[in-house]
Amino acid sequence: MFQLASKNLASSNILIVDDDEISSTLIAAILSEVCQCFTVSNALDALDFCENNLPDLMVVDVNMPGMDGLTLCKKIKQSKATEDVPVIFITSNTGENSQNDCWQAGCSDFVPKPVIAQTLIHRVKNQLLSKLRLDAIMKMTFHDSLTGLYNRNYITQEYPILARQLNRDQQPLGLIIFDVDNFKQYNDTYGHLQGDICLARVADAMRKFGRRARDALVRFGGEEFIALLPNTSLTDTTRLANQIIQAVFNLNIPHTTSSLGRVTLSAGAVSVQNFDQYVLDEVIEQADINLYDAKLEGKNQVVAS
Ligand SMILES: Nc1nc2c(ncn2[C@@H]2O[C@H](COP(=O)(O)OP(=O)(O)OP(=O)(O)O)[C@@H](O)[C@H]2O)c(=O)[nH]1
Repeated sequence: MFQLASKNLASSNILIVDDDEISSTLIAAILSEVCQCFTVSNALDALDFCENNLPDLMVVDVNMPGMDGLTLCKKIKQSKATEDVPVIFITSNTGENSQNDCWQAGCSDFVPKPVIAQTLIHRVKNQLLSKLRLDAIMKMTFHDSLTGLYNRNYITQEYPILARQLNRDQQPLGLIIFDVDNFKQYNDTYGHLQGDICLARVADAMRKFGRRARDALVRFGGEEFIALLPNTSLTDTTRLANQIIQAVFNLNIPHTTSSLGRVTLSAGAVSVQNFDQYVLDEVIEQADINLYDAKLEGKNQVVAS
């Protein structure tokens, strides 16, 4: 996905996982004064929930039929998509061994049964606030403040992990580098502030196209963007590049000093498979050569190889 949202405490989502309906209703009633609560009655439904709607925190009953809370917590911590979601256990076993099992499973905290409302509220609040602060730091570190897209730090960190994974799975990586055409003239004509607004609008149009969870759109430099597309062939990468170019063309942002009369993009696309041979700079360099050809051939188009 091409975007990450920011939240406050009241708009945070927590997922309560408990097979006892009375207990989960009670916990939801207590916590609804802090944040938004969702409930499921078993671990498999919790994992399903996380696939579609990542919670900011989970409150999990330890003893449940089928997959128990400890196993669920371990699975949450093993998955890259969910590893940062704090888990608070609700447990009636507070002996030393049971407490140790909770920590070993990867929980952030636990609350003994019977639940004391104020204790639960404060523990959830503490964990949620830490999570929101972490999210904010991650956002600043890995996102561009003008467009909200990922920044260069993100691609530098993500690429080696992605390359290793794709290499293992024998899957290709599509990469497109986009550049706004005649942007120096745009700034010269409309001013730098209007230039910034233009870049934000272009980014908004582009971000609608990242459909898969690991697709990433990066503001790589001033008026340059990179789309990182795991498991994507050259045909599909080229198709996406064309769709994004068309979407920006359709914005119809006036650019009187450009030959097309509006703001347009050029792009260079590649799809690479054998990652042993490539480091990120080399893949980008290849896409950049194609971008250069797209500019030479008249702009507002993609060249792919
Ligand atoms: N407003 C604004 N302008 C920026 C930003 N980052 C880079 N630019 C400008 O983008 C322009 C890029 O110009 P060039 O690299 O010459 O390219 P171009 O004019 O787009 O020409 P072609 O690439 O051939 O289409 C420069 O004038 C930069 O100052 C930004 O964050 N905001």
